[in-house]
Formats: sequence, structure tokens, C-alpha cells
Amino acid sequence: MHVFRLRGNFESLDAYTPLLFDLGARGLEERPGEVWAYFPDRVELPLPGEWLELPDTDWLEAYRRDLKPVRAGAFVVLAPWHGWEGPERRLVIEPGMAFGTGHHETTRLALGALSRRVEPGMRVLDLGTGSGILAIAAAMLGAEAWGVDIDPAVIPQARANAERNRVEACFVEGSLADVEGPFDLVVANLYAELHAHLAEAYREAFGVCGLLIVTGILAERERMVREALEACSFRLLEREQEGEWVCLTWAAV
Ligand SMILES: C[S@@+](CC[C@H](N)C(=O)[O-])C[C@H]1O[C@@H](n2cnc3c(N)ncnc32)[C@H](O)[C@@H]1O
Repeated sequence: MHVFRLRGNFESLDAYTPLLFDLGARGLEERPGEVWAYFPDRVELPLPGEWLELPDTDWLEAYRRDLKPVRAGAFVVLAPWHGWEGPERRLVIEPGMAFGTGHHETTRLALGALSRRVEPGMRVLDLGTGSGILAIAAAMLGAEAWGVDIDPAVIPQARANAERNRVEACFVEGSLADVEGPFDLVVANLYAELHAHLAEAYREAFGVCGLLIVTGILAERERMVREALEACSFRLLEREQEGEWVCLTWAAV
């Protein structure tokens, strides 16, 4: 296992987290004064830092030891080896592979919004499903859940996570054009430019009406998303922010 060491902490390096995962990071760990990004192989990174090589067993042990349960909305996100006594719904995700362990603000914001909006029987699409966490959460709330992702590597992981949670969810490789609507609710944890680009396609994913939850949006880029969605007849229902990250819930009208 290869570790890329960056100076800072989770908060100061937050804006780089999606980039690190996009370039193949399997997990992040905060250490005193630095963040360790774990990669199966060395990659070219446009960030200042240095590489360190660790035996695989050290990485696995350290990662498992430091990973904590995460509460978000109606859920607590657990790794398979965690125990939990609280009243929250237990969402078990095998961490360290696809994005979506519940440790990122955007995933937590989306879980909170889903907890408030999903009703049994709704047809829900999780666009950019990663670990499958949001589709699985929707299924646990009684929805007919679909997850789609352009990265073929995450689909088996999402399916395995759905089995782990004993819920039915259908996972498909591709993007919005590869799943058949209409949906009652679409949740997408992507990034601001992509949400703006997809605004019209989002509207077409619904029938007469529907709900759209978008996150992965840095506060400084929120305006771009709002303008694009307003131009496509979406009405803002709710705005949540954690750190620099924003989650917007819209009604398609
Ligand atoms: C930030 S992760 C979100 C994972 C999970 N849904 C969560 O909320 O934690 C974004 C995911 O979207 C996928 N993705 C990026 N662009 C996409 C697109 N145009 N269509 C479908 N999936 C996409 C990536 O492969 C990645 O798995």
C-alpha cells in the first residue's frame, strides 16, 4: 500500500478530497499535522506532499482501528466490525474502496436530506452511487432504489453493500441517460459544474413533479448550480451546509 502524505488536516484539505478519490485513493486518515491518503499504486498527483510505502497489513490495521461510526439523519453508518446500541438505522458499508463511507460531509448531508424526504414506495435514483450508500439508505426507508455510476469498478461493491444491509437496490453502470425514469426523487453527490451541466436532464428524469437532492457543491460554486436549476423550473425547498459543502433540495415543478 502506498501513502501520500499531505500537510494539513481534514478541514484544510477538504477541497482536495474528491480529487484524491477520483485519482484512486482508497481511504484518508488524519494524523497530527497531516493527512495520509492511501493508494494501491503510486499515481501522478498535482498536490504538494510525499510518498511513503507501507506493508498492506499495517495499512489495514491502522485504517480499521481509526474508523469510527458516523451518525447522519436517521442513520448510523458502520463498518462491518462495528457494534452499535443506539436507535439509529444501521447502514453497514465496507469502507476503503468506493467513495461513500459516510465520513465525508456531502454523504452525511445527503443522508440527512434523504431521511427527511424519502417515503415508502417512492422510486429513487442515486446518481454517482459509489459504495451504493445513498441508494441503500433510500431502500432502507422503503423506496424502490436505483444506483448508477460511470465507474464500473464500484458496481460490484455497491451490490455487495446492499446484500450486507439485506435490501434490494438495482445498480447499473452508466449515467443519467442509462436508467429509465420517471423517478420520484433523484439524489446526486457530484460537483457543481456537473450539476449545472445536467440541469435539463435532471428535469427530464421526473414525471409531472419530483424531488432533487444535489450535493458535492462547494459554497463558492453554489450560485452556478442554483441559476442552472432555477432556469429548468426547479424550486428550492431546503439548503443545508456543513463546512464548505452545501446540499440543496429542490422540487421539480
Ligand atoms: C463523490 S462520489 C459520491 C458517492 C456516494 N453517492 C456518496 O454520496 O458518498 C461521486 C461518484 O459519482 C461518480 N460519477 C462521476 N461523474 C458521474 C456521472 N457523470 N454519471 C454517473 N456517475 C458519476 C463517480 O464515479 C463517484 O463514484
